[in-house]
Amino acid sequence: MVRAMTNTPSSPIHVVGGGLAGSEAAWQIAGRGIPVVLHEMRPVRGTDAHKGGDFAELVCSNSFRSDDAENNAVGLLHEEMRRAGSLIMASADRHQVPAGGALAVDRDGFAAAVTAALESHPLITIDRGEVAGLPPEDWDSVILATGPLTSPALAEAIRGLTGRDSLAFFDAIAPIVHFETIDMGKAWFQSRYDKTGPGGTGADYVNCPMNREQYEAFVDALLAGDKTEFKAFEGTPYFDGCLPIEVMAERGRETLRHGPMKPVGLTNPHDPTVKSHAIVQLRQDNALGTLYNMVGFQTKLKYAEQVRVFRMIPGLEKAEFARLGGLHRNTYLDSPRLLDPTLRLKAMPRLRFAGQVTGCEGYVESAAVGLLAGRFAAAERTGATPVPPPPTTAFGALLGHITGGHLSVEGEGPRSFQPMNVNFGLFPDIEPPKEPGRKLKGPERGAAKRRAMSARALADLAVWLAGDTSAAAAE
Ligand SMILES: Cc1cc2nc3c(=O)[nH]c(=O)nc-3n(C[C@H](O)[C@H](O)[C@H](O)COP(=O)(O)OP(=O)(O)OC[C@H]3O[C@@H](n4cnc5c(N)ncnc54)[C@H](O)[C@@H]3O)c2cc1C
Repeated sequence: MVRAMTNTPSSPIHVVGGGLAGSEAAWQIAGRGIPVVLHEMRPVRGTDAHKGGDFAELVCSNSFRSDDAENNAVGLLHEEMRRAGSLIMASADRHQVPAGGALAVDRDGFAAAVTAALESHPLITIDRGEVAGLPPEDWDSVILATGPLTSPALAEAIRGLTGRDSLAFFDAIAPIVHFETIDMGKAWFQSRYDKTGPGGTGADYVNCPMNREQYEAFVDALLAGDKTEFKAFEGTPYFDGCLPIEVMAERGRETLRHGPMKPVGLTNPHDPTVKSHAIVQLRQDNALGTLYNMVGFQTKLKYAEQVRVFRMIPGLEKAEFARLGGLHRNTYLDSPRLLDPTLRLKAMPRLRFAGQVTGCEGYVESAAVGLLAGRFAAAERTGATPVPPPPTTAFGALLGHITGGHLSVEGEGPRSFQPMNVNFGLFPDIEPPKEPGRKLKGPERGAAKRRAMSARALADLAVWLAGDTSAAAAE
């Protein structure tokens, strides 16, 4: 039998997992004229967090976080992705809902748009089914983008191959409230500092105020509340910036007032002369404006306790919850040791990894790593040598964290390498431009530095994108 020649532009690249990363990877590959088979196990087989069968389903918050490309690293990553022709960003921009300075989306409209784009692309074949072990040997180029909830059979196969344990641990998700059950006689609409941001109005969040007594009673209730215990996983780390609210409360009685319940930049119109001691914010979760999620209120309180404790919040006394908070598993590789600079598994280079399973964190970061993996695989397929983005770009900074930037602690295995959001700490340092007659200090210098890093990133990105010869067939 004559076998089809592999490694030609006409043989498909296989992408496993149609989440944020896999959807973006498939789009980038197909945009370069190369056929893709996208394997997604939903809805045939579900996960602990996904609800439907659409691609790029957002499993928790509907926020892509800050859209400020000048001063914020994730805002910069948004912009880099837009310039690189990202399907995820184009769909998010089309389905955004008001959220102050953040880019938040109508989750159903967003996922439906990604699904429609992928299903209608002539070079993308959709295969609905689980890849329940190592991909067959005749798949010569594979991107594994199966996310933090990678199916156990595939996770087991990867473990066997890498010889190192992928780390599984639990993370907590935030509750969603029906808007009509919020008492707007106590709560009010306002964005912190009245920030309008892209698509916002300056009044995009629902705010629930607390005085000192209410706050103290709430902290007591959180601390005493009945929690779901996962003894086997005690002591395991949570994602940075996604700590359960009761874990924050355990760290100190004031921690919440300086975190998700901080009262700054907001004035209660029902009582404008009195400063709130703490404020709970809820952000619009769907385009209709019927659902609001409790910002930063990830929790492992038991369901009945959540209802009891969260109804102590002024304005939420009669709240009905569309979804309560919960716990989930996270699986990711010890990537700095296992992956090469273009995300290939050193032990089996036909396999590339993308998305959260590589140890980036967040929707946007996962999609960005999918974008890079797709471009690398496409370049390789055309016989070109994939060139990683410069470390001065948000793409490069994130990739650097995954494939080399992290300093591993010997003997600690994957635990030493932690999932990370993109942040300016991952970028090479820069001197902010001098201002004649003035020496910038403190926060002013920090802000000037961030702006300089962002400008450098976009300039260097343009050079990198211009050199991507595999892009010829794109769009
Ligand atoms: C419960 C939960 C809440 C989170 N909350 C947030 C949040 O609020 N904000 C945020 O920015 N990030 C959040 N994250 C982290 C992360 O950003 C998301 O998980 C994101 O979806 C990761 O993108 P991904 O493409 O890597 O994985 P996913 O989007 O999970 O996509 C992986 C896909 O692979 C499929 N799959 C898995 N195994 C197989 C297999 N063997 N064969 C075929 N298909 C398979 C899955 O069905 C899924 O569709 C959360 C993660 C979890 C688990």
